[in-house]
Order: sequence, then structure tokens, then C-alpha cells
Amino acid sequence: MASNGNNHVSTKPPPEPSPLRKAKFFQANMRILVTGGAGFIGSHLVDKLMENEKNEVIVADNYFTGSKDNLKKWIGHPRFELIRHDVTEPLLIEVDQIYHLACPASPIFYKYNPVKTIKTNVIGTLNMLGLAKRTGARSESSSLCFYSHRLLRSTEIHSCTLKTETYWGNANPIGVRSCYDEGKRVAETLMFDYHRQHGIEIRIARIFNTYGPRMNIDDGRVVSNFIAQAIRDEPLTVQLPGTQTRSFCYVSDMVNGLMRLMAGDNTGPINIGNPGEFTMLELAENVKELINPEVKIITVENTPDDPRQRKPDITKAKELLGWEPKVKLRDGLPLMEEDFRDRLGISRKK
Ligand SMILES: NC(=O)c1ccc[n+]([C@@H]2O[C@H](COP(=O)([O-])OP(=O)(O)OC[C@H]3O[C@@H](n4cnc5c(N)ncnc54)[C@H](O)[C@@H]3O)[C@@H](O)[C@H]2O)c1
Ligand SMILES: O=C(O)[C@H]1O[C@H](OP(=O)(O)OP(=O)(O)OC[C@H]2O[C@@H](n3ccc(=O)[nH]c3=O)[C@H](O)[C@@H]2O)[C@H](O)[C@@H](O)[C@@H]1O
Repeated sequence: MASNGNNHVSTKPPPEPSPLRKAKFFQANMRILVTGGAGFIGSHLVDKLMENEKNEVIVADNYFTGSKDNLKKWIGHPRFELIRHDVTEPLLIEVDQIYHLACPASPIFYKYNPVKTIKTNVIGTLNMLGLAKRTGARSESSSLCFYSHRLLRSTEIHSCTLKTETYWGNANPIGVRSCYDEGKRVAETLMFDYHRQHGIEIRIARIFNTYGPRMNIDDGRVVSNFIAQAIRDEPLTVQLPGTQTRSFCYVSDMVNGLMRLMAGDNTGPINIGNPGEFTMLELAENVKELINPEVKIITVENTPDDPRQRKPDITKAKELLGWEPKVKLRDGLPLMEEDFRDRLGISRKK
């Protein structure tokens, strides 16, 4: 039984594998469900999973923040299926692994529909755990992987530098970001309860700020904002105070970390992120230097509950998964610029 190094072990034997595994339509391929697979991280994960000819990939997405465009190269491929599905409704299919990424991730989107966001986190996760339980998706070849992000905010953590997995994620329960923060916390609780009570195999990744091609151009997240602003010759809007920090992980590193976690024996939670820490002013200066040296940097009002500091401690990921990020911010930003210029139809000035 998988343990996460914190003595989290299941107290019940795992359920029997589904008898459907022996049915006449049994296929030796690994059938992998990616919820939220039309989104930014999900679509990059799909690309990587599809490289393995033994994988069949099914994406379930309601296109709230994702797009079929992100998956267009796979539509029609015999090992790929795309289902318009809202994870707040049950899904009755047979799968071996589930990467559960469905959830609006940009603060402007989850604040736009907070009720739907918390339902997606809580009911969506319950539905995926139900699916795993029903199909017995938990044997050697079948495991369940859930991705969440424990929120790193509230006053007492502002003085912390490194966030380890022992952090409990105290969040403001009544704030405008709580639908996301508390939803992710409940999702982790549900996963461990299903793991202990029903023997479902789980993996929990705590994902830190990720960036790269295919981010929504106008989704309000800082890297996408700054790059789009620099390309459009608009001022870079640093929200006050500007000294708040984030640690940005390039999407290919993130996907590798998630797949390693799925393949290994550790339930997690495990932090997956890049520990390189930048203030928002430093990020703006990097974008200015690399993308548009003429652009202005201005300061604007911030939104409530903005975390002052965020930097993952990835010791556990290094030790248990042999994983660490490879792409430096200054190498990742130009890769994202190229994708944004293509989509915006604005080429670099000579
Ligand atoms: N990108 C980051 O920096 C970051 C940081 C921490 C955690 N995460 C987590 O990673 C996951 C993916 O994030 P992302 O950046 O790719 O976001 P994204 O918005 O690009 O992708 C989310 C996908 O989920 C889909 N979705 C949303 N609600 C759904 C529902 N009810 N049913 C079915 N599909 C639904 C969206 O349409 C979209 O395709 C999310 O769970 C997010 O919370 C991301
Ligand atoms: O788990 C979470 O809480 C969230 O973490 C991040 O959210 P956040 O760190 O707030 O990301 P951004 O919206 O990109 O903001 C990062 C920082 O940049 C600042 N910012 C944002 C936008 C902007 O134009 N200018 C600017 O200075 C914000 O004030 C904030 O301090 C992720 O982007 C989300 O996917 C995830 O939902």
C-alpha cells in the first residue's frame, strides 16, 4: 500500500479490480482520464501522455476556461476521446487512472462564479472518487491522481519563506477566494478519506504557480497579463505593493512532476513547483527586458487576500520522485512570448 512518508496508510484492503478487466472488450492499453484536459496544464499533460502508444486518453471538460483548440491535434486520433462533461455530474466510464485537474484556476474566473467553483472542487472530486471506487481503479497498473493546490495565505504565513507539505493551508473561510482555497482543502480531505476507508489509491500534488504556452491570454494571471501587455505595448500592471513574491514553474516541468508522482508509490501531498522566487516588480522588469524594453511599468490596486509570499519547498519531490524543475524563468518567458505573438497576431518589431 502506498504511503506518503507521513504514515498515511489505508486501513482497509483495496477493492477488487473491476470484472470488466476480463471482459471481451478488454484492452491492454492504459486508459487515462484527464478532467480539465482542455485547459492550460491539462492539455500539456495530454500531449505528453499521448506520446506513449500504450495510453488511451479521455478528456472530460465543460470548456468553462478551457478550449478545444488546445487539443486540436488529437481530435480524431484513435487513442483519444474528448467528452463535453461537467465533473459536478457523475461520469460512468471505465478508466485505470484519473488526473483530476478540472477547476477554474485564474482568480478572475473563480471569483466570477464562486458557487460553481466550490461545487467543482467538492462535488467534482467526490464524483471522481466514486468513479475510482466503482471501477476498482487502484491496482498496480491503475491509480488515481488528484491535483490540488493548498492555499498559502492568511496572515501568519506571510513571514514564512518556504512552504513545506506539512503546512495546513489556513485560509480565510469567508473571503472572495475561499471558494477555491477551501474547495481544494476539502478535496484533499475527501481523497484521504476514500483512501483510508475504501483503499482507493491516491496521489496529491500541490501545484504552485505555473506558466507557459496556451495560458488564456486575458485570464488575469500575472505572467499572461505581463506578456500580453508587453506585446500590445500596454503598461505592465504591477499590483501593489509589488514586493509580493511568486515562484513560477514552466509547464513542461510541471507535467513531468505530475507524471512522476502518478508513476510512484507516494500518495503525497507533494509540492510541485519551481522554488525560484521573484517579486512582481522583478517579474515585470524581466518581461520588459526580454520582450519589450520600451514598455512602462505602473502600479495598480491589488485584490483582497492576495498572498504576500509563495515559494515551495521541493525537498520531498526531489527525494521521493527524483524530480526538480529544469526551465529557468528567463528561458521559459520567451517560449511563452512566441505562443502569445502567434495567437495575438503581433510579430516582434524589427
Ligand atoms: N496554473 C497554475 O498556476 C495552477 C496553480 C495551482 C493549482 N492549479 C490547479 O491546476 C488545475 C489546472 O489549472 P490550469 O491552470 O490548467 O487552469 P485552466 O483554467 O486552464 O484549466 C482548467 C480546466 O478545467 C475545466 N473545468 C472547470 N470547471 C469544470 C467542470 N465543472 N467540469 C469540467 N471541466 C471543468 C476548464 O474548462 C479548463 O479546461 C486546476 O485544478 C488548478 O486549480 C493551477
Ligand atoms: O492556487 C491559487 O491560489 C492560485 O494561484 C495562482 O494565483 P495567484 O498566485 O494569485 O496568481 P496571479 O493571479 O497570477 O497573481 C500573482 C501575483 O501577481 C500580482 N499581479 C497579478 C496580475 C497583474 O496584472 N499584476 C500583478 O501584479 C497579484 O497581485 C499577485 O500578487 C494561480 O495563478 C492560480 O492558478 C491558482 O488558482
